[in-house]
Amino acid sequence: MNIQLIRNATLVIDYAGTRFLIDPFLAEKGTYPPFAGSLRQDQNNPLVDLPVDVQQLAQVDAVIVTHLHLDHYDARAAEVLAHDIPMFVQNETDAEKVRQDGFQNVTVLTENTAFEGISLSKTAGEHGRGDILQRLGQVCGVVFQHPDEATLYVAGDTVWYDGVQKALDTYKPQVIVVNGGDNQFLQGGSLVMGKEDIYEVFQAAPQATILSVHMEAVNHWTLSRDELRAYIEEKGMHGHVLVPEDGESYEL
Ligand SMILES: O=c1ccn([C@@H]2O[C@H](COP(=O)(O)O)[C@@H](O)[C@H]2O)c(=O)[nH]1
Repeated sequence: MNIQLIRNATLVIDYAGTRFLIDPFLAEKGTYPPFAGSLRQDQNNPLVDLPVDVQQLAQVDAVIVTHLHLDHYDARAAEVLAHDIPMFVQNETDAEKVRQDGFQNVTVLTENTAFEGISLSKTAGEHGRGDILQRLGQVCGVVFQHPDEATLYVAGDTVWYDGVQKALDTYKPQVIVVNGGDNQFLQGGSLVMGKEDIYEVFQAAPQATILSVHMEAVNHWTLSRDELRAYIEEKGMHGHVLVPEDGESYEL
């Protein structure tokens, strides 16, 4: 497989001969106001440019949208992507919304979805802890499986909790993508994984290669790539946890 971080949680994944675009957040740098009630109220989102031409990102076989927060699916994505492209979403509510944007080939992921011979299994996620969970809403992850490939788990916008442990126990992925920017509002704690969550993933799946994405691209991030890299050294995770720059890709 080849995994390219585009920006934020947007990935291009070549898996068993099929090219997937994950969580398309395709606006130009600075298009949207900052998320209210969080750091960097002087900086518009996205904080950085796409590292590739947006038209190139439309050249995929399928799109997976883990949830409909703006920084995972935006108006620019709805404009740029072909409306007949196969699109996978977490539930019927999200399916209805993307259909209203014009997408005609929308499938709700289950634990047994198949596409081009690839098994796609929806996994659970928790977009924060405690009271804030209600506000942030439902999210999912997805596990990719194929006889010719290592198993890949894209965890989505989730913190470490027993649902992630369950996904690791069930699917035993060799490659794991976590959203690791420790995004937060001023109150309510982590919305996605921070460095301690990533350490939990590493301890639960010590043989896996873990990629941390969703970093430094939206105003409410609190964990920088440099801080995570230092923590990786400190905790002996070197070589196990990768921290890609935007545009960087890995053959795994
Ligand atoms: O009250 C709310 C509820 C949701 N949001 C959205 O939260 C996400 C946070 O970003 P993540 O990448 O999911 O961590 C963001 O897209 C907002 O649209 C909010 O801001 N306020």
